[in-house]
Amino acid sequence: RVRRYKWEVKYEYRSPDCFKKLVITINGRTPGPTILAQQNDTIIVELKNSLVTENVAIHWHGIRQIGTPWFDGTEGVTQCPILPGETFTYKFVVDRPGTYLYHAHYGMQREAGLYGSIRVSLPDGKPEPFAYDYDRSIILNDWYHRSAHEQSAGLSSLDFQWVGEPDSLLIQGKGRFNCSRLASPTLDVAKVCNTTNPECSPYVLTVIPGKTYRLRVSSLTALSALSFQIEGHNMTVVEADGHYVEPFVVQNLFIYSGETYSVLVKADRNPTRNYWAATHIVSRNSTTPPGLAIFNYYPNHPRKSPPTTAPSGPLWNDARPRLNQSVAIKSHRDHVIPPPQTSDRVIVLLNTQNRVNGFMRWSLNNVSYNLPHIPYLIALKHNLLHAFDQTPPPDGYDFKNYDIFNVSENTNGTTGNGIYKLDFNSTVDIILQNANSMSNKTSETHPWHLHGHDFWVLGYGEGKFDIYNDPRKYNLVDPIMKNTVPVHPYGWTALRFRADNPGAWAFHCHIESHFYMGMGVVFAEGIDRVGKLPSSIMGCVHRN
Ligand SMILES: O=C1O[C@H]([C@@H](O)CO)C(O)=C1O
Repeated sequence: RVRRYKWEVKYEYRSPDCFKKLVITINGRTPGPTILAQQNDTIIVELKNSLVTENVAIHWHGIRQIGTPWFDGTEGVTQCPILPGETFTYKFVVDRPGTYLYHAHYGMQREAGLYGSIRVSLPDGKPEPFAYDYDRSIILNDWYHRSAHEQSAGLSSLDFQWVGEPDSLLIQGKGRFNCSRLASPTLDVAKVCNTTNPECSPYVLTVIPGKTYRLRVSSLTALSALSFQIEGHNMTVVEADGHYVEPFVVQNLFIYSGETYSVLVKADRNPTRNYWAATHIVSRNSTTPPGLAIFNYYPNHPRKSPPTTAPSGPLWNDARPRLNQSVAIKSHRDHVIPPPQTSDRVIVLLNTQNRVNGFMRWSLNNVSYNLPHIPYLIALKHNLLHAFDQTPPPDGYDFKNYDIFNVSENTNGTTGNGIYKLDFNSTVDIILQNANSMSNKTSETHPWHLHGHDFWVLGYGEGKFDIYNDPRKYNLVDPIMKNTVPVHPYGWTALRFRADNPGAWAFHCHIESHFYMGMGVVFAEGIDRVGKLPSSIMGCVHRN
């Protein structure tokens, strides 16, 4: 089946957390419309860019784009940006069931509100390995009052301005900022911030007592790692990034930007009241208040506040339960896709913060990434050698001497736009090695997202990855496959994937500001197998 969508993307004033600002909407909405499809459907999105002075591109997060690498929506990698006034048509197949996302992949537009859900169901009559009565989706996000332009200008100036902690957390596009914090003699606060605005009334998830809900929870935060809980209710994790999980029960679900989960929740508590659903920031010492939604037991009034105070979140700096959850995620026993037992190539990526010519950057193996002007897919296919640096970036770092536990003695790095060329169909291991940032005693959590593939998550470890001994501890039996995975503070994460999807694919930290500051790489494989590129992606390239 073909599913057609007509979208208009534009700036509009909205008050998702009661504070009025310009946001990017799709057909007037943020989050945008949910794409509902069945496995093997073709999705056609005709997108009109009405941003007036701004380009755009949309990435279909978790969709592998097999045979259509040019519709991955990654500006600078797979396409030229869509110009203001232009209409661009994305057309691709959703070949696997599961929970996916879409969002802007140009500059820092994602955090202006340009995002939404993709839900791909099984063909009629095909059962899932778990039972539920109803299916619901929510996206968690963090929210800033400053514009993405202001933030990106601050990040890329010599006088570095960090984006800081978010102003609020949103659950399915709704949050609550304490407007009284804006009190100022020169500002008419009520004009910009109004807590009685229905736009920022809490999101309500209504449940029927006794029923079981499949709740699809995703995160598209710009910065924050989150925990998510429903007061008094356990959640059974059953899906992650489109793959069935061997079920396990949590009270707090830790979720990183770019991840999607399905959890089963049974409405089996005292039905005469409502409950809080809450999301809290972890991994950063944040002052941002929790995001709250109402878990509403029918027929209680959906706006009736729960009688309790909202639950507090887990300790922000306790990485142990987060690592434990990561390790607990295994492939469902009846849906294991066994990984290749060996790999052809190992690439170790040391995650560090660096200075490059005085600018604050994030780097892999001390190389900070810059997007080229000519997208790689076009440059590779048309052999435009001048388009990017032909020297590949390093496969590792100075394992012997680099101290991951302290600020580096030499924080200087370089920038580059070289790529990793992978042999078609080869098996590649990626070791993400975390380290201390440029702040004392600080190592952040970075969610890494791979385009065009799912990878097996072979293992996590603390400290420095030992290339001789740690691979022996890999889970080669039932590892989960995902497209986004965290690397925990001072730890490492090991992934394996098959380079079997012809195209050029970004692999990057999903923190908006970190990718903007260079925290990503690009892989390319099987370019000779890529079909003829559609001319619609080539607007920024002049060829003779
Ligand atoms: O990129 C970042 O910059 C700040 C800090 O390191 C400097 O202000 C921070 O927390 C980041 O994640």
